[in-house]
Formats: sequence, C-alpha cells, structure tokens
Amino acid sequence: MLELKNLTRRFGERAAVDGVTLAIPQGQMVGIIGRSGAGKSTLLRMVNRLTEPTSGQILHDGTDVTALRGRALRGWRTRCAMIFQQFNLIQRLDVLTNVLVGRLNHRPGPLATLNSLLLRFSAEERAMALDALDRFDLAEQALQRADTLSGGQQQRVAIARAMLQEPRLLLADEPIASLDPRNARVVMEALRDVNRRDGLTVLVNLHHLDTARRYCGRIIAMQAGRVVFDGPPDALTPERVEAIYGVPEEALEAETPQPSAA
Ligand SMILES: Nc1ncnc2c1ncn2[C@@H]1O[C@H](COP(=O)(O)OP(=O)(O)OP(=O)(O)O)[C@@H](O)[C@H]1O
Repeated sequence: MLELKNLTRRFGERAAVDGVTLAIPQGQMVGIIGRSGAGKSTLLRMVNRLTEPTSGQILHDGTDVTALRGRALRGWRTRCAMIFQQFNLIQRLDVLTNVLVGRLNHRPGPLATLNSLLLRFSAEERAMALDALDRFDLAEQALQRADTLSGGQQQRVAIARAMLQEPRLLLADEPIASLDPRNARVVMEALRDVNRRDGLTVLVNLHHLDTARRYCGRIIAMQAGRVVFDGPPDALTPERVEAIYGVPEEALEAETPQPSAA
C-alpha cells in the first residue's frame, strides 16, 4: 500500500501540490489527469523523491519514504521505477545495454561499482534483459543503437529497463505524450501488462481522458495541486469532466494538440 498524507510541495508562494492524501493498494493501475500545471508531474516526482516534499508524508507498506536517506533512498528508487515522456535512454548505446542499466543499483560493493562503470554484466543479467526485450517484442532490436528506434520502441525499452530494477511500483510521467496513436496504444498495453502480470502498482499521468478511461481502473483528477476527483472511470461524468477542466470534454479534445508521429 502506498499512502500519501497531506503531501504538499511549494515553489515559492505557489503550491504545486497542495495537501494531497491518497491510499493506493498494491496492484492498482491509476491514471492521473488534469490540466497542464495541475501538479501531476510534481506529485509523481515526489513519490520517488526526485522532488522533495515541502511537508506531508509518503508511506509504502508502513515505511516512511519521506525519511529515507542514502542507501535506503537508493533502494526505494529501485523499487519505485520511473519512465518519462522523453524516454531518457542513452542514445549512443545499444538497446540491450540500455536495459541492463536497470540492474546497476542492484549491485553492492566496490567491485560492483567498477563493473558498473565499465558496464560489465553477468550472463544471468544479460538473459534477464533479453527476456524483458522479448516480452515487449524488441528482441530483434537488442543490438541496435537506441537512437535508431521509433519513439514507441524507445518507450518500451524504457519499460524493459524499469522492469530490470524488479520494482513494486512504476511511475509513468506522460509516457505517451510524444507518440502517435498506434505507438501510444502499444505502450499503454505494455503498462497494463506489467500491472496485470507482475502485480505492479502503476501510476500514470495522462493528457487524454479516453486513454485514462480505457486503461485505468482508478482515475485521480488534479486541479491547482488538489485532488478533485478520485474514482472509477464510470464515475467521471460529463459534469465532472467540465468541473475538472473548466470546459466540456468535446472542447478539450479540440484544444489538445495532436501528438507528432514517432
Ligand atoms: N521546478 C519548479 N520550479 C518552479 N515551479 C515549478 C517547478 N516544477 C513545477 N512547477 C510549477 O508547479 C505547478 C505544477 O507543475 P506540474 O509540472 O507538476 O504540473 P502538471 O500537471 O504535471 O503539468 P503538465 O501536464 O504541463 O506537465 C506549475 O505551476 C509549475 O509551473
């Protein structure tokens, strides 16, 4: 269970996230929606402590995540993997090595540090990485440079890399915002698969309401840093959508920029 208690992050006078309290049982797939600037990214980034909360608490299975430091914090970041809109792969390295990077923080000791610096991996680790690539239909691309892949393929490599961390949670910050509809679908299906088959909790920030409805059993809407809706897709009525976005859903679709082909 992931629990956020009165979580707040201020940037100067402004609260990007303002007193958010949520309980997310292990294994849920949660879509976080809301207008640009509502606080979705800040919320997600606080969960794995890329952004420090100003106040409030994050608990995971009773552990106070907000108090973790040093090695314990690195351990949390391993259990709580994150993927981003821009994939964040090392472009000049091959796909397999990019996936293996997900193993680096599993290594204790000074020799491991040296091996990490040299990007040396065991046969077992390489087999794990190949399995992960195969699972997302990318085995054939294993030895290609990351920058030769399409955006949809790169995002699946990022998911494979995240899976090598053997996480319990996957945080996805606008993972399909740079993808065309077909690639977006493949990436959302990959997220659904790790949620269902591996039992990972998936928290995903999404711009498109329809995508959130289709893939997420629970939707959380944010407005000016606060949670203004939390429920199943069915409960997201047109009136609620209009209250969240300030315009009816049809108008919202019209003003959403079409993602470029990737
Ligand atoms: N590092 C920062 N410094 C100052 N202000 C910030 C910082 N990060 C976010 N903010 C502000 O906090 C508010 C919430 O931003 P956040 O990126 O979390 O929203 P969002 O809902 O994810 O938006 P988007 O969909 O555009 O990514 C915004 O007003 C933003 O300008």
